[in-house]
Formats: sequence, C-alpha cells, structure tokens
Amino acid sequence: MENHKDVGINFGRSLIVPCVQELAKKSITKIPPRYVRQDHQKPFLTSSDDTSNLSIPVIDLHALFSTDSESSTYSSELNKLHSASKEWGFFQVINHGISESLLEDFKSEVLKLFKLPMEEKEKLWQKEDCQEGFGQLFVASEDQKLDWCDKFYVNTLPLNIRNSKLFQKLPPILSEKVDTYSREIKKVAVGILGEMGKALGMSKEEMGELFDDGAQFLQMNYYPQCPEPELAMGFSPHSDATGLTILYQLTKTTGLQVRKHGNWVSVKPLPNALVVNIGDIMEVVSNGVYKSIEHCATVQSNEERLSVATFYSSNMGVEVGPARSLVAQHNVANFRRVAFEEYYKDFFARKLDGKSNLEFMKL
Ligand SMILES: O=C(O)CCC(=O)C(=O)O
Ligand SMILES: [Fe+2]
Repeated sequence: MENHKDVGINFGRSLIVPCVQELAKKSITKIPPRYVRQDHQKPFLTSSDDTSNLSIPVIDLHALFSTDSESSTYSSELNKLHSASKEWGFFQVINHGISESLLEDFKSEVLKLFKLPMEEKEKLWQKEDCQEGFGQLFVASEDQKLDWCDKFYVNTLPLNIRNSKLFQKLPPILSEKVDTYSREIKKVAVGILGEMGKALGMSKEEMGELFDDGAQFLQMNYYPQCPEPELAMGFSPHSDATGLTILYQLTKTTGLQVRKHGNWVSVKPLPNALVVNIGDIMEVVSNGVYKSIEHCATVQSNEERLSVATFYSSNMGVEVGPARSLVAQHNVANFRRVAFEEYYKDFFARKLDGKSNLEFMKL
C-alpha cells in the first residue's frame, strides 16, 4: 500500500474505462459488446421465482441501541440481528438516527455530481495509479466485461486516508456533506458491530480493538438507463470485502438483488431505511457464524438508479482474522490471519467474482 503525501492512501488501481452515462446519452439502441453478458453471468430474477415474495429482515435500531439492555424489545431486536446476520447476511435498518434532512441534502449533492458536464467530470476521473474518483473498480484487463454503471469512489475515514487533493476538487457542499455523512454512518456501523459482538459472545474490548476506528470507503453508484437491460449488469455478483456495508438507495428504482438459497431476491427500497450487509471481514471475524452474501445490481430501460455504499472495514494495522475469543469458543479457526494491507491489496488486484475473495482466507 503506497502512502502519498496529500493524497491519503492508495489501496488499489483499476483500468480507466469510458463513462457509461455519456454512452447512454447517445440514444443508442444496442449496447457495446464490452457490456454484453453471457446468460450464466446474469442472475436475473424472473417473476416465476418463488423467492420473489421474500423480503430481507428489517431491524429497528432505536430498539437495538436501547440503553435498557434488560428490556424485552432490546433482546428481541438483538435476536433478530443475530439471525438476520446468520441466515441472510443482509437486512434493512429503520430508526437509524441519521436525519432525513442530511439524507436529502446528501442525495441532492450526489445527483448534482453525476450530472456535472463531462469536462468537469474529467477533472475528477480516476488516475492510472489510483482508483479514487469517477470510473469503475476491479477492472484488471482490457477484455474484461464492464458494468453498466459509473462510480465515484473516495476514502473517507480515518482522516489520514483521505485524499485531500481530491476533496478540494469536489464541489464544496458535496465535500462537506460527504464528511458529515461518513461520520454519521460510522456511528451506525460501529453501533451495529458492537451489538453483533454481543450476540456472538465477544467482549466489548475485543470488538472495539477491531472496529472502533475502522477504514471507511464510500462508493457512489450511478446506473443510467440501459437500452438492453436484459443483456447488461449494473453491478456484477460479488460479496463486499468490508466489515459491514451500509447502502443508501437514493432512488425508488429497484435493482439490488441478494442471493438466497441459490435464488435472487430483490431488495425493495423502504422509505428512510438503509440496507446493511455483512462483508467478508465480518464473516472472517465471526469465524464463519455470520455470512457475507453475494449480491448484484440490475439495470432498467426506462429508469436510472443511484445508490451510495459505505464500506466500513476493521482498523488499519490490526490483522484481519477470526476473533480469538470465538476461535477459543469454537475450538477451531476457520480462516487465516493476514495483515490488513495484504488483505486489501489482494482484494483489489482481482476482478469481482462472487465470494472468491474469501477463498484465500479459508483454512
Ligand atoms: O447499487 C446497489 O444496490 C449495490 C451496490 C453494491 O453492491 C456495492 O456498491 O458494493
Ligand atoms: Fe456490494
């Protein structure tokens, strides 16, 4: 991992790719071959799937963060969190404490960012050696298929991983909102992780040492309308490398799909809710009790879609590996232990491919 003065920390690189939004503007009727997927790469939900009525669990964070840990509402919410993390790896949270006005302001700034003219976007485009800015991630070769999506990726916390040069180039209100939003999301992530630690039987100290000042990355995803949505993918199937991911769906358009028992379940955006999912690091820390789940995003012909994923990882400088207390509890370590830097270097060097990232951690 390189450490650049003024430019935070560079966790990886990705080949520079064209802007999908510009392509979509050209009123084309066919998408270029680089975006066309083979059938087996497209996990589309069909209306005949019997999972189409399933929906991911909803957790009330007001009840979960209650100071009265003896109350029955708290213990029932904690049980819900534990089973959602084991069975689904995905849930939505309501009453998360982030104000509606912040969510609205942040949303309008993100929309404005993607609507900037191309000359302005070019100034914020990725560079050869750094994946921050506009572009796509995990593009490792020129013949790799591309997602029908433009992304804007930034390191946000702790402050020493922030690329101050990039932040200075952002519209000032956006950089202020990114800052406030990332701090608020961090509180939610740390709160949920703390409760997961309790549910797993870990001590508060052990969980804190792993996650109290985690590395946080923010990824804004813009999925333009697509003339051939059945041939393209918005986001290839993958699991997230993080501890927890918190996803804010900015538009009402559905697109996120989650793998459940080999089928794909669509996650319908709930008003004022955030989607939370277990990442690979949390699967490793929990020694495999919690599961990071494959998910993907589809695109539509008549509606664009926007989402912001915040990836909350473990503390930098702390090894990624199963919690020692759980290894003792289970009498077995199911994953190996690697330096944080090695873990991420490996992750960003490959293309996204389902849960393959965890394979190299398995024992
Ligand atoms: O846009 C979505 O719903 C999915 C985004 C996602 O999976 C990610 O950013 O890792
Ligand atoms: Fe994801």
